[in-house]
Amino acid sequence: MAAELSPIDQAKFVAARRSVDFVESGMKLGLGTGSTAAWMVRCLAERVRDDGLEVTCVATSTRTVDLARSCGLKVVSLDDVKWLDLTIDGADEFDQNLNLIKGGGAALLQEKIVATASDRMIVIADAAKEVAQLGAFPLPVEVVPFGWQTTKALIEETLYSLDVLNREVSLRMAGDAPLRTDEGHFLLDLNLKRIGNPRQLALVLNQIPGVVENGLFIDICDVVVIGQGDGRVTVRDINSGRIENGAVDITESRNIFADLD
Ligand SMILES: O=C(CO)[C@H](O)[C@H](O)COP(=O)(O)O
Repeated sequence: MAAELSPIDQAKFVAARRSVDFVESGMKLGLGTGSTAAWMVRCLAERVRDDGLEVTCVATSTRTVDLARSCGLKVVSLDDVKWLDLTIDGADEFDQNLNLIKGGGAALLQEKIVATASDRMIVIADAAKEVAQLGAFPLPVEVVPFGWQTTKALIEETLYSLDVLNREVSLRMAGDAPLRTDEGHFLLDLNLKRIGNPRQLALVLNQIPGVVENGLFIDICDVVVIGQGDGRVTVRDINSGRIENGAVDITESRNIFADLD
């Protein structure tokens, strides 16, 4: 089964596998959402089974709650534990300062709450997610359904006042209906092409009535684990400046792939 993973999935898998080496017994963990985070949940469950780790998890979406529980992990609510030692999550883009765009999987609100409640956040990603400037990936903004078209117009006006050239805003759909997040909100995707000042944009967007949260994660991520399709992994720590290169042998995780069969 391992040999059948596409290079992109292999890259996601090895980043996920390397990230769970940071987990220690007794930790309270935040579990992200998305395909890379799903590999991480499976790798974490493998470590819990094989190494006897005891961890308590808080998930960032109903999808991740379901996956984590089906893998045998203990999942509680954030209010049960209040603070976390570590969150591991994917991202849609990251820059050299480890600022992120998140929310492609529609879970940015819980993801930001959980990451902010954590002593440390590790992002796991395939190498294609690294960008010189954020913004090629449309920026998700979670909004209240009430008056969403007015909120959209206010966002467009704000982008205009910030001299943002590309400011196409679209409502994310799920089939014929607007997609609903786990909290019942809508998502607007801002196709900006490039974001000159992500810190400013993140602050300004959250001032608009109707905006619940935006997908810019500024100064939240501490470490990025970048996977390559050939198994190579780079760990970059923004606080220490440390960069470590290594590799993950995917064949050592045969059980994970066997479970998927
Ligand atoms: O932010 C997210 C979900 O809201 C995901 O972490 C992000 O979309 C990356 O997903 P994937 O690992 O599937 O590429």
